[in-house]
Amino acid sequence: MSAEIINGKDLAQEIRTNMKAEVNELINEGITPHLTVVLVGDNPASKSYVRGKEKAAKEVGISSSLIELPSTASEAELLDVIQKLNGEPSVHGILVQLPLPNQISEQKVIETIDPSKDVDGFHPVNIGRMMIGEDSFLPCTPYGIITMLKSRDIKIEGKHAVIIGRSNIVGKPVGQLLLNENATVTYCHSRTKDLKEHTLQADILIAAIGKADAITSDYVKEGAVVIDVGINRLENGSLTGDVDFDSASKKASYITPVPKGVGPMTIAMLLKNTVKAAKGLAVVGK
Ligand SMILES: Nc1nc2c(c(=O)[nH]1)N[C@@H](CN(C=O)c1ccc(C(=O)N[C@@H](CCC(=O)O)C(=O)O)cc1)CN2
Repeated sequence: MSAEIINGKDLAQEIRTNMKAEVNELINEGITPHLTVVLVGDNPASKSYVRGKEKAAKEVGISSSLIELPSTASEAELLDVIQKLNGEPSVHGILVQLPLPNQISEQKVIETIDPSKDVDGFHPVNIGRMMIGEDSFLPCTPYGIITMLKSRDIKIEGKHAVIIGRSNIVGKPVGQLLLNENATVTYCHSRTKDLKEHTLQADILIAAIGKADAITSDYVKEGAVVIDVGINRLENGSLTGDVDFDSASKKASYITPVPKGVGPMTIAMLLKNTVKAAKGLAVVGK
């Protein structure tokens, strides 16, 4: 079998194109959706992702602003910035780019963002609502993955989804979203014994471990849908996922590439969440 590629770059472009009319309608009603991104430090990858977010927002008509703090900024300084943004009515969405410098607690920062402006979907209120199947902002990468599966009418209900990785921003929430869609979900992680024993049972395999090309065809069941969340920069400067694309695509039915897979979908879903925030459809605050 040679897998069909789910191109996230093309799908994200389609989503942005379709969003323009919705954003225009809001603007005509006097509401210009506004996203404020906070960037702490000068991590080149983070800077590039933030630029990507600003560019994508502009393309669909969402206005955005960037607040930059030095890598030496204290937690108190950052929390103060967030509190001011929480109280600013013209700001609909607040996003603090991760990772943060060591002196700042990511969790404290996430919990300081007003849940109704938490367009990353990381606040415990949004995570909790997602868990019980209530309307909420969904974390962008997991939301992007579900959107990719649905774009190809890939059946989730009754399927066995195996997640490799248990981060708060990808692994755990994507498992929960798949469970909400009636999949049977297995989480694997660094302490899992005999990883292959689990992955070989997966109808849907999600790799989010941060190890370049670790998941070869040996880990993939014939006909499985393989979603690669990894973004690993090799020494030669090229980008690769957690999945060994060439070998895995010989067994998979569908596969996502890196680049042009899940990454661009993360940004498209951020725009969707920002529009939702501007419409005031978000969960009510703390
Ligand atoms: N506050 C947040 N921080 C981080 C998140 C997040 O969702 N919210 N996710 C990641 C980084 N990220 C978005 O912020 C992100 C990563 C990658 C891409 C992307 O489109 N990648 C391209 C390749 C780009 C390249 O060449 O480097 C691709 O996969 O095709 C978008 C967003 C961590 N931080």
